[in-house]
Amino acid sequence: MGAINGKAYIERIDSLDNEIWLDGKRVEGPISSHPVFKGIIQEKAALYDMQLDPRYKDKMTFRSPETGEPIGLSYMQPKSMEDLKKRREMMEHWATRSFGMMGRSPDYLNSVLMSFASCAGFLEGKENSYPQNLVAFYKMAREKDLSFTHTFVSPQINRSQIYVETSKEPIAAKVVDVNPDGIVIKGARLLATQGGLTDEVLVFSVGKFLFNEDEAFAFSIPSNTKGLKFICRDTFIGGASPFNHPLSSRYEEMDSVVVFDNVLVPWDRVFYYNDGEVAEEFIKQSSFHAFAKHQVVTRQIVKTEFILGIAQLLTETIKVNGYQHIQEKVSEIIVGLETMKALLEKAENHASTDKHGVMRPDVIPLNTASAVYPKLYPRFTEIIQIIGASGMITIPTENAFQSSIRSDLDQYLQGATKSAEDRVKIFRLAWDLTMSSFGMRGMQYERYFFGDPIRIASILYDEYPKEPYVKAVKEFLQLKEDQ
Ligand SMILES: Cc1cc2nc3c(=O)[nH]c(=O)nc-3n(C[C@H](O)[C@H](O)[C@H](O)COP(=O)(O)OP(=O)(O)OC[C@H]3O[C@@H](n4cnc5c(N)ncnc54)[C@H](O)[C@@H]3O)c2cc1C
Repeated sequence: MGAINGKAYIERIDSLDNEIWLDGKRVEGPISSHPVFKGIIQEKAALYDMQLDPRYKDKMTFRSPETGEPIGLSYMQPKSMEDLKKRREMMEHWATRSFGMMGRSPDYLNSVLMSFASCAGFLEGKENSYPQNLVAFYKMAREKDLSFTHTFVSPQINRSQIYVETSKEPIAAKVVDVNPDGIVIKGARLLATQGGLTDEVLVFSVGKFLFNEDEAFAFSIPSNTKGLKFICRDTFIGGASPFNHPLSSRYEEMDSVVVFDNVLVPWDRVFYYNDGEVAEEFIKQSSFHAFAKHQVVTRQIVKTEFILGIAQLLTETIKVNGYQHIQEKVSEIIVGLETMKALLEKAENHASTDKHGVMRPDVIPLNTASAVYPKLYPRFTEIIQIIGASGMITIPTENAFQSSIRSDLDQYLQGATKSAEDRVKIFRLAWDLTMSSFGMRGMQYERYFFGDPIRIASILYDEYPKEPYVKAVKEFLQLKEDQ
């Protein structure tokens, strides 16, 4: 089959009939025509269309090692610097199409699955581990161009260090039965962005599993597997009009709680289970962090470019760009952008072939970017709000511009360099990015989607080679050895 186009993606998602719950009701009928999901599904379809568009095909696909068919480049296991660069350029094309607004463009989880499969050797010989299933599944997903969501955290019930779940019925998803057909999972996982809007759900476990090894597993199952439910939050789409809601009408991805109601995961889909050490070490030692963050940072750079464009356009529209403090604030966005670009470049320049023969980006600059962006993003939001001031509030709707008060709007809402209609368009975009419920969710997303930034910073702390610097200070002071 090979790389799919948008039509094939939509047909596949519609035919799955996934169990999605929204506002207390099960979503019925083709999901691609549902007002809450159609915007994001169309935007995703546009990404898939690029794969087979003659203008992009060579940049978005590579030849299947098995069939020779063009397949999605985000599935490629890079063996050289050139491959790595090709992967990044492909991710840039997709991110640019959605201005970095789509957290779950397919390359994110395709890259994760690719990284897992490329390190399947780690699972070799380990109890309850099935590296051959992981590799076979990766190849099947690659050839069919499957799309994924993922879920890796247990529900937010009690995060204290000593919490051990004691409820009679499982809360956190766990293995409740192992039988000849597979493992049975009951309980829930915290969240899946685009849950129900993808072919598959990739489920894995992060953290420590001292008292709860039955929560340590990795598998992938079709989104329409019996007993799998996606419980959506309220929609953040303000309305269908791109004038009124330029971002939410297109890029509202939806987040859902994932419920496993005695879900059978067939053996050929189990990668490992009931082994806390394997789960913890696999995530640490595989190239998961390196390749997932290579995609994430690439997307965040494109998003930051979009933010910079919006900030500068605001300043020009109301002619505040001459003020030093405004320039300083826009420069903060530039500094953030250039920092992220430098970190990405370093990660690529310092890439090396790992023991599985894959060209792995240097994870330290990527972990640095993941620690810094959750701080940069809320500040970018604040900067846009400060530059826009009341302009973020005086944003009448498309209907207002088509009504009898149009002449008032044209007169009183014009900008120094723009007509009233264009000025309001610009400010509505800035508002949807930073103040609407969609914008606020975007900020929370950039803070948390990859995990808790505090614990991400701890990973950086743990893994950073600090010793040479300590040694230099000790030598300078001529200190005696530690006792
Ligand atoms: C918009 C959005 C989309 C998301 N999409 C997905 C998705 O698609 N798939 C998925 O699996 N997950 C997703 N997530 C969830 C994400 O993985 C979690 O938000 C993240 O791992 C943090 O977990 P938590 O939200 O339960 O916060 P908690 O772990 O409950 O943390 C709450 C607060 O307590 C602090 N805290 C808690 N425990 C500790 C500790 N041990 N040490 C120090 N501080 C601690 C944290 O720093 C934080 O300030 C998404 C999150 C958001 C906001």
